[in-house]
Amino acid sequence: MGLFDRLFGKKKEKEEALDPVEINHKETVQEIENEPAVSPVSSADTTDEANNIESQQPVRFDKSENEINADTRIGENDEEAITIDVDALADIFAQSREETEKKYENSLSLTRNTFKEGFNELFANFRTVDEEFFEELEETLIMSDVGVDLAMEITKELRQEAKLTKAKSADDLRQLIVEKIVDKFDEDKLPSILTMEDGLTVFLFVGVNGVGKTTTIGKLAARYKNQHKKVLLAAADTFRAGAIDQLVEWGRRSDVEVVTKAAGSDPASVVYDALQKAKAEHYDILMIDTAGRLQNKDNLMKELEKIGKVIRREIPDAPHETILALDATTGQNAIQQAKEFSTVTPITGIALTKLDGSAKGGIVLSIVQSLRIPVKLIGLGEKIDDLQDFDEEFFVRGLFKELL
Ligand SMILES: Nc1nc2c(ncn2[C@@H]2O[C@H](COP(=O)(O)OP(=O)(O)OP(=O)(O)O)[C@@H](O)[C@H]2O)c(=O)[nH]1
Repeated sequence: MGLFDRLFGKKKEKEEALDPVEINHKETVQEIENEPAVSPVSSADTTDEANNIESQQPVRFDKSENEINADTRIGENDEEAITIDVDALADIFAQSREETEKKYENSLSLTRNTFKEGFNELFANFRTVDEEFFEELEETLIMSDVGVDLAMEITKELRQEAKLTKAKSADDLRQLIVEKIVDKFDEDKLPSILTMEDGLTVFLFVGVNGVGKTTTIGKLAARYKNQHKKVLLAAADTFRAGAIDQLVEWGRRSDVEVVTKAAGSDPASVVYDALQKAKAEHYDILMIDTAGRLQNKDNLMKELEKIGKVIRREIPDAPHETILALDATTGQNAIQQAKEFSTVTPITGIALTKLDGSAKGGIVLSIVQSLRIPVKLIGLGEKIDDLQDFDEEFFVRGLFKELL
């Protein structure tokens, strides 16, 4: 079933897709002895999940009964058997999912209005589906920041679809258009989960000044710290003393260490020191902040090349993620930045910040469709817990729910 059907389809289908799996009441290890073990959890892990629910990856509710049973397995023998109230655990997860969805919904209200106003205008004078209608539709989509390429592609495909010209009412048309946008978004899914290695994981953050790189690193540091990972930050934006101080402040807030050198030092040498420390002291994750002087592309390219070389010399398959931070309030300008940064260094994911204050969240569609770069993180506010993994279902529902 496609994304649109899952989210906005017939009521029955919707219920089927959204209902959490039925979980059987209190289970004991004895009852599941013959089930295959997937990942044993300790009672401490279970408590962590409850306490740090904000920092979890999106919870899967489509687990099979076997998986759920296996998740409740505590030890290899009966003596270690303890009872877990899986109902209570499922409630906590469901609550957390609901809270996350609410956050998306609130943060996307300005963008939702952009779409709503555009569509209201389009249909205010609607009489018939003719060439003028398609031209206006294309313009509406462009104004909603989905990008010129995607707007043209969607309009072109809709022109060729007979069912659009057969649609009787504005409501039918609206539904078909949203369906097309969501289908496009759903095509060739891109991986949106951040990579995590067994040993040291290295994330490199790039992006122009003020887009929210440092804030995103700080929020992520808090998340991983909550998950009991050993986190190290490297202040490789040595261009501005203020940038170093800011990362140090985030390190203090998240209670993680930051490797720094004086402003003006070679950024690659900060990275080298951080890698030595991370390896020697067995850190789980190292996140590197860089200066994003796109206006001086040659220097930026040289700087990132040098940093990349230093990283690869120490850990050949790193950086495991190169995250480009983009400010959602800048709309098409952010797309331009993504294009330019892609020519400087390969980008594995985007952290789209400030969605909460943006009416231009439609750029997510453009980033994913036109640039083929996955959005992996979204910033929904300035606070330490205002960072979410990108969830396309929450996003699409938050964007279009009032249009249908
Ligand atoms: N509302 C909102 N504000 C954000 C978000 N992310 C970052 N900000 C704010 O954006 C401003 C700039 O963020 P920084 O993290 O300093 O940006 P930067 O890219 O590191 O900038 P430089 O250090 O100058 O390179 C700060 O005031 C942040 O609080 C977000 O998701 N929502």
